[in-house]
Amino acid sequence: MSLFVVNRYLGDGNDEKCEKSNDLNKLLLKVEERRKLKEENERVARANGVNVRESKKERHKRLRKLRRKEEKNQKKGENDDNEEGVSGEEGNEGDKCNEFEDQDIELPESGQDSLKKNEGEKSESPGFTVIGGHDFKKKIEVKRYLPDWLAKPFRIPTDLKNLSTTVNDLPDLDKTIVDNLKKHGVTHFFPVQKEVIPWVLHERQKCSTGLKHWPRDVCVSVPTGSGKTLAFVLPVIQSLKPSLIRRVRALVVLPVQDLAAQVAKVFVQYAQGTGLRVLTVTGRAMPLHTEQSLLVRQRVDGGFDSRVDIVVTTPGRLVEHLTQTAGFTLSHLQFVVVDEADRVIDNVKNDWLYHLENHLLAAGIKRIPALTLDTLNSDPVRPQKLLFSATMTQDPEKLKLLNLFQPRLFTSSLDSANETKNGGGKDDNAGDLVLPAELQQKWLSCSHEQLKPLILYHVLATEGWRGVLCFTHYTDATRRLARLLSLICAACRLQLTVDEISSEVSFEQRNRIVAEFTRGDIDVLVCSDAYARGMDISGVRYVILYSPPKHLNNYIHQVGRTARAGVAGTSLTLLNPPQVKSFHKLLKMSSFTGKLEEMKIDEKELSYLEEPYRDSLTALKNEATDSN
Ligand SMILES: Nc1ncnc2c1ncn2[C@@H]1O[C@H](COP(=O)(O)OP(=O)(O)OP(=O)(O)O)[C@@H](O)[C@H]1O
Repeated sequence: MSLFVVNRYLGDGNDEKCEKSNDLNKLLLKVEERRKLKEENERVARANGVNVRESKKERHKRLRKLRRKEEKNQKKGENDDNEEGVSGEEGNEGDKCNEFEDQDIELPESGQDSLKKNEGEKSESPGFTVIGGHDFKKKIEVKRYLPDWLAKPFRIPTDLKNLSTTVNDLPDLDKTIVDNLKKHGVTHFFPVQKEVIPWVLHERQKCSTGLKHWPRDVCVSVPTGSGKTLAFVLPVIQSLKPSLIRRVRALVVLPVQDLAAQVAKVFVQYAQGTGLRVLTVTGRAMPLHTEQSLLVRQRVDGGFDSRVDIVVTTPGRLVEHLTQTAGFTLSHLQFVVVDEADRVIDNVKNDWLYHLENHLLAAGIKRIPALTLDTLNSDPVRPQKLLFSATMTQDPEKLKLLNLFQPRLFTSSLDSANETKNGGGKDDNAGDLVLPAELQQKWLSCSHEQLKPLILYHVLATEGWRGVLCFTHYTDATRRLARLLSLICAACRLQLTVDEISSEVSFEQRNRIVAEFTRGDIDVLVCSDAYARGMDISGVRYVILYSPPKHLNNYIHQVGRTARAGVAGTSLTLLNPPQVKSFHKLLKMSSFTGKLEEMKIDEKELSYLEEPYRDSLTALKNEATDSN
């Protein structure tokens, strides 16, 4: 705390005296008085062993010491003596208060009391008044406050079973789209679709009226498997449909190629009959020059025409096209959709946001200028940004990167302003992350890491689990575990088909494996973390996390591969004893309605697997040696 000593007006009584003397003389006198007082105070301070030039740190140290001494004395109950002592000190400190005028020196409470007293008594040093409080109470921690749009979101229910809105109930929805929905077996809208689709359509309608209107951006954070994809696919298709000229009007960005392919497929399904063309440019299926020829066509006059309306891409490939594809322009963009937005924002590898913003800037679309009538009239309508994720970031700094315009948050989080539970930044998500209501979560403690393959086999064999997705952290571990499990099954004569899916498996193979799994031809699919996000594989009834999740977000996306679209699912996390506590701590940061159940296995029961396990390990070793 700082002590401020200021020269203050003395009042009318003094004025009378002052009137008699010359103003300048009076001032000089005062300055001289002040100097003398200061010298005297410094002398007294030195005599008391106080270093007037002490550093802040030293000062704090000294004050702490004094305070502790004071407290000690009080505890001892030397009331009378102490009072004298303290008042004695007060006297000293009171003196010190003057001694340190013009210096930023702090005083202990006792000294401050004295100061306050002095102040009340109109101060012993005339013409100087001490202002400002001086207490040593612990300061109240300043809470982080969220911007209004994050703190006051629109709540989306998580119940996917009791649906009341049929596909015919949204009056703004085009008949072609409604027909497509029915064709794909969608009869009712999920809550997120029911709220977001009309909201986005309404914003677009405002743009199409004669009045200038910039559509507000949208952030959606609802659980995995709750139908986010249709919540952006349908309004985008509906809004783009009436255009006669083909231009890239929607850009959809996803973090990985497989997800982009999955989302593009949904766009194609629901754009049927609308005349809209969708193109996936991820570099997975075609080389760059083929993608370029599918994106733009050069006219005879040298200009370029777009061949597509909707581009689905990954950040890296987008930058390649922005920088290398002649005639590829986003100047007519109406939508920028970012699915798995928190992950895409983190993807700084290609600085895609920077390139996109620069491209838009070159097309005259400024990064949110000040909203005035002038800018509204002169600036082109900005593309509306739609951000989706089950684990949407709440970090305003990160969201700022996206230059959102008056965003609206739709979330299932119970309390987005409740940061204390999330540790105020441990995870930068909006409030409590929500897991699907139909998810049953289990965990199992294995005494040794080496026992995990046996426990995995034992669970599959005894519980009869099929339709299992088993996550490992690394591609190597994926391959090894899939092979080891197959060998143990063979050695134990258990009819169980195991396969693996990772980035090392080719795209065509991945498609084949997923199709076989969906058909039920593969019982257990061992995957790397890369498949945790967004992948919608039907038939996943169980998710096993072979290793505990590193972050809550990872956990949410991994277990979220089951219990989708209102269908029940179970997750099981294998842990070592030291990991149990941290796992529970991690889960406390999310809010799931179901209970967490411990699955118990008597490890002595696993003795029947000793021999098959040993044989399988030997076979695995031999296979590895042969392949080398
Ligand atoms: N209204 C609906 N009625 C029936 N099924 C639906 C409906 N909407 C979506 N689905 C189905 O629900 C499943 C999950 O949808 P989707 O992939 O969009 O979820 P998501 O919220 O994007 O999940 P994630 O966060 O994991 O990406 C899909 O198989 C989809 O076809």
